[in-house]
Amino acid sequence: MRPVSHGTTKVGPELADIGEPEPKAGTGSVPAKVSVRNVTIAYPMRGRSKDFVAVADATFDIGPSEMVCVVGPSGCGKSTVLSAVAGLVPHRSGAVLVDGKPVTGPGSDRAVVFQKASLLPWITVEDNVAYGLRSYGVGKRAARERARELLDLVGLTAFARSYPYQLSGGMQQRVNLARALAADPSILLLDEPFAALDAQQREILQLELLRIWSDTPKAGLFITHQIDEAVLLGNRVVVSSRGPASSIRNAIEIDLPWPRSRDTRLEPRFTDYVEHIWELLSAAQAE
Ligand SMILES: Nc1ncnc2c1ncn2[C@@H]1O[C@H](COP(=O)(O)OP(=O)(O)OP(=O)(O)O)[C@@H](O)[C@H]1O
Repeated sequence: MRPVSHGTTKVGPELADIGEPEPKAGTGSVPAKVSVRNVTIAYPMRGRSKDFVAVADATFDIGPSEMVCVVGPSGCGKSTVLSAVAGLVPHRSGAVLVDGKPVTGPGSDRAVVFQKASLLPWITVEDNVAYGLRSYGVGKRAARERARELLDLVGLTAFARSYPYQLSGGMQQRVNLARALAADPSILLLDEPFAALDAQQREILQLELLRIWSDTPKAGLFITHQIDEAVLLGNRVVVSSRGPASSIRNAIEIDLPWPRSRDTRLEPRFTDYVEHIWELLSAAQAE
């Protein structure tokens, strides 16, 4: 996807020329679902008169069924930006818009998945997924039915009556994903959701996420430290500059075919993208 932000890069003419580009979010034909426009976010510092500027002048868009992955040096403000889109952290200037309206706080249109599953240990897997729906006023039976559908979607039907401690880390994170999808959000915000998993579980969940995305496309923001994960899952990969006062350094369209699968990793262009983003990240670290 072609971003409206500055710093857009192509991965060489041989990659840029492949395929007819799709309509781009935020460029007129497809309105952006999420717009982050010149956003600056600062945290107050105890005992100091000046705030700490974590993110400065960040700009990018996310289309209605587009996944944007963010990579960047540790502490550059990736989670801060995601929290601002979630409505959990206020921004000092600029605009965070969903469907063109300013974000003023959390909402059921946006679900967040964090690195740790944080399930309620004293209720079953099914009840964990139904819990959020019940809090939105959905009746017990309807919430249960929806929870079962979602557990089916993430391949955990057989574990509906299990308790979280009886599941592996990867399975717990699948429950977490099902829980996030329960309210049928149009935007999914994923903050290093697979970082705590081993390599095999991570890959299984990446493929699961691709499958879920093709069944029920959404706007997604995915924070990761893994470049290959970003290239596999993203329509676009945004590279942040080093903090403090970090901004968007580059935005790279990932012009690999959909649907993506394990085989996507075998494409020579996949490796080219990974290499290119690696170089950009190295440059960002060195700045
Ligand atoms: N609540 C807070 N109060 C003060 N400073 C904060 C707060 N949250 C984050 N920061 C600071 O803001 C900067 C950005 O943090 P953030 O967690 O967004 O970075 P990140 O890129 O997600 O990091 P990592 O890749 O290590 O997870 C860091 O310097 C961090 O110390």
